[in-house]
Amino acid sequence: MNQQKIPATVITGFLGAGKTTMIRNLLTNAGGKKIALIINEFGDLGVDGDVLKGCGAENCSEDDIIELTNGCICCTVADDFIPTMTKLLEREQRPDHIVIETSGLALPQPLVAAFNWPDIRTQVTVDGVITVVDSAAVAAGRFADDHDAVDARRAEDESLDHESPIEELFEDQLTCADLIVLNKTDLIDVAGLGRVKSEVASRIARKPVMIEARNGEVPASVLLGLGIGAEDDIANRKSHHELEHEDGEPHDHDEFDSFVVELGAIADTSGFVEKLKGIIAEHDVLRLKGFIEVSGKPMRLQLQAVGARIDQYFDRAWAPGEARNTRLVVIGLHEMDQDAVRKAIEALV
Ligand SMILES: Nc1nc2c(ncn2[C@@H]2O[C@H](COP(=O)(O)OP(=O)(O)OP(=O)(O)O)[C@@H](O)[C@H]2O)c(=O)[nH]1
Repeated sequence: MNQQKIPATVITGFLGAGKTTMIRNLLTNAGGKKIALIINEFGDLGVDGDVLKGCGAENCSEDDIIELTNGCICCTVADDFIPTMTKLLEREQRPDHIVIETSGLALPQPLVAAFNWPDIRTQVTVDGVITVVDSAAVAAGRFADDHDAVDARRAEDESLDHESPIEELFEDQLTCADLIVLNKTDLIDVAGLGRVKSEVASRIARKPVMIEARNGEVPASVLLGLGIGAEDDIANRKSHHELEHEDGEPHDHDEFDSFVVELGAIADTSGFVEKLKGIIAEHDVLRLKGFIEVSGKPMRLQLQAVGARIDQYFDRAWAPGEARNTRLVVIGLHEMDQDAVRKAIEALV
């Protein structure tokens, strides 16, 4: 019976780790496997969906890419994820494999637990949870918090019942993994990679396989077909939240915020990007991504910032009739001064 279940792979990892990049690669080397993709993003701008639909893989058409946009997948399991899966399973042509990209802020645990819902459990199994890690960010200490500062914040505000949200989320995503992909190894040296491996291993009790990757290039045969059945193993992968609130108090994402900035066309993109770097550093922006309308260019410029690193490339021509503008989603901790960031970005144009 189990063999007839459709395998589903959950791909998680912190903001900007390289999940979408890895899935893009996967779609191009998955052979004849028909893949359905469920993607979820934090923030009101479907950048990942746009990027993945643009890759034109034959085994995964636009219809097979489903975006869940009503919030973070771990908090909307019942309202969003379950009905989506049910509909997907009712399709006449069922996929051979389902791939789910969680938002960079999602806890994978509630999602894996959802595979035990009666209607889902009989038809689908979690082939494996894959956690993508930004090795360069780990090497730079972005997930290792200043514990004194965290303790000081907790002393000021007793309602802070746990450690820093970033560090905790990073550990929760690792705790749930069956396979850890240490991505972005091009940005660090061998010694740095050694330190990243020990740092990651020190954060988890389970010992999933770790592999290295650049630009998310991992063969489909490594990512798909792990055959774990992770829904039967949720007791061994509990998140900090589950351990602290066994009474079922709902988890939320109050610690993080996102907003969209809309601008007109930009003439000097290199000047814009340089100044954006300054704003990101000054306000500790965690992630910024979107599309830029460059004055006089028929192509759209995709912009991807992860911490201080910014990538940009023309990804496609603006479609006829498509509204051309610059739209960027900004994600940071709740205490980020949204108004100041918005005004600073708007002042660049
Ligand atoms: N140098 C380098 N850049 C990478 C690598 N993998 C991904 N990137 C870049 O990192 C940025 C973020 O990659 P995404 O694939 O969008 O990351 P993500 O995890 O899907 O991001 P969110 O969905 O926002 O959480 C993009 O600019 C990628 O081109 C890598 O191995 N090396």
